Amino acid sequence: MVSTKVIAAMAVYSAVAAAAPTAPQTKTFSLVQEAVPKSSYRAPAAKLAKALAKFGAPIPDHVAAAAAATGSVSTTPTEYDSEYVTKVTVGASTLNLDIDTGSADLWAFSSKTPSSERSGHNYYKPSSSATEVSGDSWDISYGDGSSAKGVVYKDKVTIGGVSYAKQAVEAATSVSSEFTSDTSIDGLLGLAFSSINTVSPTPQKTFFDNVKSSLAKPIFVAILKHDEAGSYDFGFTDSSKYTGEIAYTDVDDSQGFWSFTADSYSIAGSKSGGSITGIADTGTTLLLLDDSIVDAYYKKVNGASYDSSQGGYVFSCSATLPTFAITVNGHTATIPGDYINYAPVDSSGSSCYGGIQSNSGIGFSIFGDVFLKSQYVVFDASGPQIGFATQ
Ligand SMILES: Cc1noc(C)c1CN(C)Cc1cc2n(n1)CCN(c1cc(N)ncn1)C2
Repeated sequence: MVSTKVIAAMAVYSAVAAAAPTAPQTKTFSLVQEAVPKSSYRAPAAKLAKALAKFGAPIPDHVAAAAAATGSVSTTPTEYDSEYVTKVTVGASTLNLDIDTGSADLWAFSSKTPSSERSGHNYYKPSSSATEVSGDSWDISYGDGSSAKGVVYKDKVTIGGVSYAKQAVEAATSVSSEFTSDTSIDGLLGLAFSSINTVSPTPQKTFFDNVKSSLAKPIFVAILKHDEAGSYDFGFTDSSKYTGEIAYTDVDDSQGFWSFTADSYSIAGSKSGGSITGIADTGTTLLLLDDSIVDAYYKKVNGASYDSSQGGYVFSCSATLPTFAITVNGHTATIPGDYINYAPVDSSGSSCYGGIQSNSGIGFSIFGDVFLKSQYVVFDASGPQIGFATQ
């Protein structure tokens, strides 16, 4: 049984919640508008190594190592795959963070969070080597109405063996009740583009922006799975983790998100429509699409109906749901129907909430975990571009 609120509304950096009393706990997404320059990318250490090799000069070990950093860390879904928890070392603390490609702040419960608000959580204690970024503060709101704010330190952060010594760590001085009650996570690690980082007056860089020049390739890969551990990999692709070929398409980072356009979509294997533009968002639980597509999908589900008390489409938990697929540059990315039978709305287990729901008319789609966990997803700073392969 999945408790409490469903969040059907997205926000433009303000808390908007079409909250309903009993449907599954899911996350929508926060929208912050910023421009970001196009980036094409070659790692400096890799450039130096290549130049030295070109003239037959020996490549010092520290140059070779810096040019070739890679790392991998396990990520584990909470109940109903509602979010994915990843262990990250922040200073001297090991925290359970939600790695979120839909936002760009690394924030955590901290020694500055009132103890009443951080009960049940691990929290960040600025290490002796940490330095406070004086005068800077942050304040973030998400689509489900959750929020947090605080102050900023620079400290060492390590994910899967990849480290950055002076990462901006946003220490919470206050968090909303949704985060206090969600003891699965101790904060978020944003991997959207740094242009939407909320630190003021000096926006800070994401962990990926900081380490990409030291990685063997300027990429990270999300391998999220249904009801089992997956991984986030940094700096490399692993052909044992996907089948077929990776299909890449351009990313429009002008709004700070990993935004891409799928060429077409199909419901139950029948080509149903044209292009879909949306963002790849590991921090959103569901797949949120234009109403016309959502309506067309649930027309194929016997007994499905829109339940305003749940804020979305529901159906009998015994229903067999059709697949939903998009095509990207010749690759067909198919979500199995049972991923779209998301979760029971209450303990009776008779009515279930759909994994495809409305994007509330924000003008683009949100490819959240219901979609991403069917794919091997490469987030590539060179371009930038995004790649998909079948897991
Ligand atoms: C409990 C629980 N379990 O699964 C979830 C989710 C919860 C809710 N709970 C309060 C936890 C929570 C709420 C949010 N998060 N985590 C992550 C950041 N949020 C995002 C990010 C983003 N890219 N897009 C939309 N929101 C909102």
